[in-house]
Amino acid sequence: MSALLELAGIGISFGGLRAVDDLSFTVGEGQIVALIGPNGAGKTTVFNMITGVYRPNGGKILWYNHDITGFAPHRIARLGIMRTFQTIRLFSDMSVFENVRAGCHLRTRQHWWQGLAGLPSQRREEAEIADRTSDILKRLDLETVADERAIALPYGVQRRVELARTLIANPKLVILDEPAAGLNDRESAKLNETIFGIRDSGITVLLVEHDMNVVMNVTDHIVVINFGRKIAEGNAATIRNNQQVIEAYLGRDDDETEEAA
Ligand SMILES: Nc1ncnc2c1ncn2[C@@H]1O[C@H](COP(=O)(O)OP(=O)(O)OP(=O)(O)O)[C@@H](O)[C@H]1O
Repeated sequence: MSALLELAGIGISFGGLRAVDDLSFTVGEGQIVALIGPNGAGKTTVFNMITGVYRPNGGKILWYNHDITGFAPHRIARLGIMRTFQTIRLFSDMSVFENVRAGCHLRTRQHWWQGLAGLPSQRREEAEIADRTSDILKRLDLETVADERAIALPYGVQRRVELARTLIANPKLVILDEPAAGLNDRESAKLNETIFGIRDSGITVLLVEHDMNVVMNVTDHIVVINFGRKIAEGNAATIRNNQQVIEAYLGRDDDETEEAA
């Protein structure tokens, strides 16, 4: 397994708060990796450093062994690192098909003047994009709602539309920010299949997720952070039985500990 993304001792401070400190982990090509931790542990901050929103003030971020620390967000996206968001950001007056097709803009080869001229190369590219859009809608089980207004659909479906819009840009790594948030049990079970499907199509997955059903059932590797520092990493079985992880999630009950002593 070769390393696609490597975080090597990254850290960042906000004022006096060390939000992430000396964090290292690797995401291998073709893996599904989860970054978990209690509220405020620093997970979103790690995402923001990987995607170029924040610049780490310590350590390095490597992509295929090349240093990409401090690259601007658009450069990171062009490398093939893309993310989804917890909050839905669909175009309100567009259909599902149009919303997903809009995700192609990052990878089109067109110049604006070719679009105006209506050149054959532009028509070919439009047809190619329409095919790709249909294909991704099929893969995410959105075919039947392709022509419906995206924001009129149930929440779980809207989240799949967002995912489709991210995947159509052909990322090498997709970063999913709490993909199960707000989903019902049936939708969350379907999400597991969707994540496996993404990986099977050749895209590596890094996710932040609180839903342990998703984390424990789909991931190859789990990294646990608390107060910005890594406290454990390993597969689901290792993490489930790790005492530090259990304490971080449940909170140590000092009264009980004293009584037991
Ligand atoms: N822009 C910022 N300015 C100041 N403090 C920040 C900023 N962003 C994050 N923090 C702080 O950094 C710490 C980590 O926050 P972060 O949002 O990364 O945690 P999280 O693990 O994603 O939490 P949650 O699971 O609740 O989303 C918190 O103490 C937070 O208040």
